[in-house]
Amino acid sequence: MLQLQQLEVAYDESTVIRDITMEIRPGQIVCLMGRNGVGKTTLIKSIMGLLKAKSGTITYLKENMTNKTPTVRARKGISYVPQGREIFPQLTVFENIMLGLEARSKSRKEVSEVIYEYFPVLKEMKDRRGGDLSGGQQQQLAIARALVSEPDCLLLDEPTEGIQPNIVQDIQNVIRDIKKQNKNISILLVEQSFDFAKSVADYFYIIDKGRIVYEGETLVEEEVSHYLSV
Ligand SMILES: Nc1ncnc2c1ncn2[C@@H]1O[C@H](COP(=O)(O)OP(=O)(O)OP(=O)(O)O)[C@@H](O)[C@H]1O
Repeated sequence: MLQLQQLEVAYDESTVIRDITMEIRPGQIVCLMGRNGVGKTTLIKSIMGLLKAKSGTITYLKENMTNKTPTVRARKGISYVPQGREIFPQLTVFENIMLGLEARSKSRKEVSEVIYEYFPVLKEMKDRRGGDLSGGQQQQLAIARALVSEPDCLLLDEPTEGIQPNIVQDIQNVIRDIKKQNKNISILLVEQSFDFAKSVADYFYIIDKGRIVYEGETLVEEEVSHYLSV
C-alpha cells in the first residue's frame, strides 16, 4: 500500500533521512521506533508531503506520490496526526473534528458516530473549545479529526507521549479496534514505548541516525534497548 524506496530527506545541506526503504501493507500496523532526534518525525512529514524528498520514491496505492502536495496525499487517503497534536484551540471540539472531513473529497460531510464511540469524551465536550481540553483529550481529538476522513493510511506521531495511562489505554483500544474491524486501514505509528508498540503493531522498524537498523515481525527487547538507550 505504501512503499518508500531509498528515501533521503534533508534540511538544507543536512541530510536527516538516509536510504530508507520501507513497506506498509494494507491493514498492517507498522511501528517505527528510535531515540529522540534520529529522524522519525522528518520521515513521517515527508510521507505526508510536508517535507520534500531529496531523492528516492514514495509510492502509495501504486501511484508515485514523491512530488505530490500534502493536499493530494490527504485526498488519496493518507491522514496525519502530528506530534504535539496541532488542534485549533479557538475552535470547538466539533469544529476541529469537522475540519478532518475537509481533507477528503468525499460527498459525505457528517461525523460518523463511530468516532464518538471511540472517544465518548469528545461527544460530551463537543461545544467546548479545543484549547480547554486536557493534553490527553486533545490527543484523542487529533486522532478523531484524522479518522473522520476515513483514511486508508494513518500516520501517528508519538500519540502516547506525555499522556496519562487511562487515555493511553483508550488509544490502544482504538488502534486494536481498527485492526479487528479489518477495514484495511494501515497505520504507521511512531512510538517510544516498547510495551505499547508490542501490544498493537504487526511489524517493527528501528531507525538510528536516519537509517533503518532493524526490521522484523517481532520486537526483540535487546535490540530496542540497544538502539533506544541514550
Ligand atoms: N526544521 C528543521 N530544520 C533543521 N533541522 C531539523 C529541523 N527539524 C528537525 N531537524 C533535525 O533533524 C533531526 C531529526 O529530527 P526529527 O524531529 O525528525 O527526529 P525525531 O526522531 O522525530 O525526534 P523526536 O523523538 O525528538 O521527535 C534532528 O537532528 C533535528 O535537530
